[in-house]
Amino acid sequence: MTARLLEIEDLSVTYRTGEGDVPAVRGVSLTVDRGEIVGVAGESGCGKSTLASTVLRLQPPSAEVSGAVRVLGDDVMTMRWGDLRTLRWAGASIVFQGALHSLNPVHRVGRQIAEPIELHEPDLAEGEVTRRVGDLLEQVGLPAARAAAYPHQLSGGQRQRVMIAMALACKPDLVIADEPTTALDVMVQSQVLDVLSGLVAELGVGMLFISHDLSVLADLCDRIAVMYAGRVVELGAADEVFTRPLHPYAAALSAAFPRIGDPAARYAPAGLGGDPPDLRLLPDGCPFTPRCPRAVEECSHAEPPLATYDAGRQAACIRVGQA
Ligand SMILES: Nc1ncnc2c1ncn2[C@@H]1O[C@H](COP(=O)(O)OP(=O)(O)OP(=O)(O)O)[C@@H](O)[C@H]1O
Repeated sequence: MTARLLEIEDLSVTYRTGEGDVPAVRGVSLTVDRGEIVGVAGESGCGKSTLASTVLRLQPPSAEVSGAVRVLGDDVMTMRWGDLRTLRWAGASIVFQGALHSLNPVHRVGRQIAEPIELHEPDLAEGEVTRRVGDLLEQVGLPAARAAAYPHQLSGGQRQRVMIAMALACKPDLVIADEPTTALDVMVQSQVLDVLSGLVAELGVGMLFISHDLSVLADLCDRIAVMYAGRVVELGAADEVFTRPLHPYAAALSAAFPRIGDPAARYAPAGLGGDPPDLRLLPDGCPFTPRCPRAVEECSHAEPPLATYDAGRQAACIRVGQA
């Protein structure tokens, strides 16, 4: 079995729009190994969803892509359509935010979980498919009998569990989760996160987990990449990034979000005014400069590269290590 499930190498994704080019992802490199959960953090608009969808070549046609994405060693960008179809679900699958909108309201949830199984394993007997659906529901902590329910008969947390069961239906090696718990209340969110981390340990899959909430990632992940304006600005072991952030943006995210269970959870980075920059008008220097509490004049000269520090930690900031 290959240990390296996902390898993203110098990936850039630019949306061509009537109002100009939007460089949503800029030179991102990231890996996920078997049994590993890698988190991607950042505010809205930092490029997290674009990264997630491009990994399975689900980006819209207006997006121009350069760089490489390899899943289980196969290059996703140059792969033939037939191979890509097999890869989606069976090699790697995605759990999106907002299960209510992703599930079809007129079909029972068991039917919806069965669909990808039947598509990828057409020779499987009907009884086998039903058994697999029941097993999947139990794996995510729901009784097998819930297969007969329609989406509106389930709570938000139960629907999100169904989405996870669907993502696991074809036994993928890699699961990409894009804000899968954001719409849920704090208690249910932590239950669903427990299910996800239990499954990674039990099934030995790898996971790329996207969230704006660094505290969620700190609890769940082995490593965290923090994105700002389309780039990874910090990468390292999850607890290190959360408790001892190097980049001022990672520090603001980490101070903003109390750990799970704290009812005072807020959703704005601490001490930061303003918003992420308009990607069509990126400055020459570090794009975080206008919001950065540690910025000096030199920061606006050039965008700093991602440099490596102790214990393999990486950060893109000239102020790291300076008083
Ligand atoms: N189809 C598209 N066409 C043009 N621009 C887009 C498109 N999709 C996203 N963008 C832009 O790309 C940038 C990155 O968006 P993306 O959704 O990847 O960020 P995000 O960090 O996932 O934010 P969110 O959490 O809000 O989804 C944003 O500026 C967004 O407006």
